[in-house]
Amino acid sequence: MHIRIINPNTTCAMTETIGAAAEKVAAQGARITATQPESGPVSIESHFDEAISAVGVAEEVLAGERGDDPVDAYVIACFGDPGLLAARELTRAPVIGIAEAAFHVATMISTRFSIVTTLGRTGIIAEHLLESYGFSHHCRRVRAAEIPVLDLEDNPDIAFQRLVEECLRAKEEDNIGAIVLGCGGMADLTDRISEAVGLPIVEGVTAAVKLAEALVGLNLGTSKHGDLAFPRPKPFVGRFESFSHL
Ligand SMILES: O=C(O)C[C@H]1NC(=O)NC1=O
Repeated sequence: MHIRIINPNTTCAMTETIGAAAEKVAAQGARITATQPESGPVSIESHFDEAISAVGVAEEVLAGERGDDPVDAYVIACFGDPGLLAARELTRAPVIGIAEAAFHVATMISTRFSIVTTLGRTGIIAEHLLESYGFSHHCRRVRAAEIPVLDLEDNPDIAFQRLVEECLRAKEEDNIGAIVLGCGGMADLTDRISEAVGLPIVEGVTAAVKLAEALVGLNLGTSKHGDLAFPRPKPFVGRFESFSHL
């Protein structure tokens, strides 16, 4: 089984972190390819960043579809799940966003969870996803450690400390059974945070890898009946000309 994990931002170090975390939990025989767009934001911390990164996600799925190494499942490894539905239109394989994966897993081990993400300003993105996926009433609160995304790579000790402090506040105040980590860049912190906080920690990259394995094992992929059918072929002009007649 070949799983293509797409880091929608363009920071190689974070792609490596994500890929290593995925490798650690992947089943025997599952092969992980961790990739990122050639162009786009170095980190995704706003609606604008999300919108721009969605084009790169689509390009990385198309690269997987057109390559000579067949892809059995895709993971979008950004907590905003940028371009998830558009990506699903481009393939028959399962495409799993790490936020959606984390929400599903968290509700299987707890009745209520909180999210701890990076910057407070991106909390609304998680709230929109909770509503869109139908998990709003399961999530007590969307919290932020107030760390820039790239601090996870550039200042890991300070970032870890701030994350643990916010997770401890969530445990103390939110009446929850689990915490969802709100960033693909936190993929390597799960065990350390769980040990420090004393709660089950659900992290989206690893959750998405295991859900991808489950869907492939069930021989289930993205439905091509209805809105996730392949896009109608048409010309694209200008910088998106390569998308013509998909
Ligand atoms: O929205 C966030 O804070 C996290 C999100 N940004 C990013 O570059 N990768 C992510 O998972």
